[in-house]
Amino acid sequence: MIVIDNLLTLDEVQYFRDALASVPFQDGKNTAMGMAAGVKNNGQADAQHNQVQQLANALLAKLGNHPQVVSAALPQRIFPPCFNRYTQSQTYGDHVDAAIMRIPHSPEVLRSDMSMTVFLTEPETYDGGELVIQTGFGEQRVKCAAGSAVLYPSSSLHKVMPVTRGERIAAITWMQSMVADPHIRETLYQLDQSIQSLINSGNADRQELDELHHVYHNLIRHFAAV
Ligand SMILES: O=C(O)CCC(=O)C(=O)O
Ligand SMILES: [Fe+2]
Repeated sequence: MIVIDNLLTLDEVQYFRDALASVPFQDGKNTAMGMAAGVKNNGQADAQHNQVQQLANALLAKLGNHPQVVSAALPQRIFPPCFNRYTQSQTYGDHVDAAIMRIPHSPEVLRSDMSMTVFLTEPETYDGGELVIQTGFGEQRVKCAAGSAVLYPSSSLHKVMPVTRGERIAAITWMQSMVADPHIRETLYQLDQSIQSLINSGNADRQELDELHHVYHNLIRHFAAV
């Protein structure tokens, strides 16, 4: 599970929230697949609406260009983000996201390897609404600052706690990774992050850095299915 701080600036968050205030929302059950429909109680911005599609595309472009997202997910395909809203005790009970998703308006399908929530409301403006993810090390509860995001394995059971005050607005998406194996993907992420912090430390030896880059790219070449 990876938290990405300040994926969006506060101005961008404000822009998304203002735009979402004037688009139609529908019952989230409409888009829940299989078992998930029984436990899903939220609102979802109408994905057919022109302005919602523009917002989704703007966020999609941002995600595809974000170095930490790219490093952690190695995305091959990203589902156009959906925007959801929880108010007045709305909740999404325990579920696992569908493994295969049809990409709207495209012949392509996507295997969900990583799920992402981008928080669009400040945590102090609502109670509840934590995203609770089951991991091998127990339950992780996340409630990020507006503009920050969490990336977690789509294979994990997760839920959104009831919102008991205010409203929680978020963008959610799924990514198919070029590296299907979560352990290898995580190790590649660690290697890349170590290389980045060496670069940022300013005292890395140029030749050693080149060698590490060489290793990283050859591992990607070996493991990435494109
Ligand atoms: O809103 C969230 O943080 C996650 C929602 C979710 O799990 C889903 O829509 O599949
Ligand atoms: Fe989910």
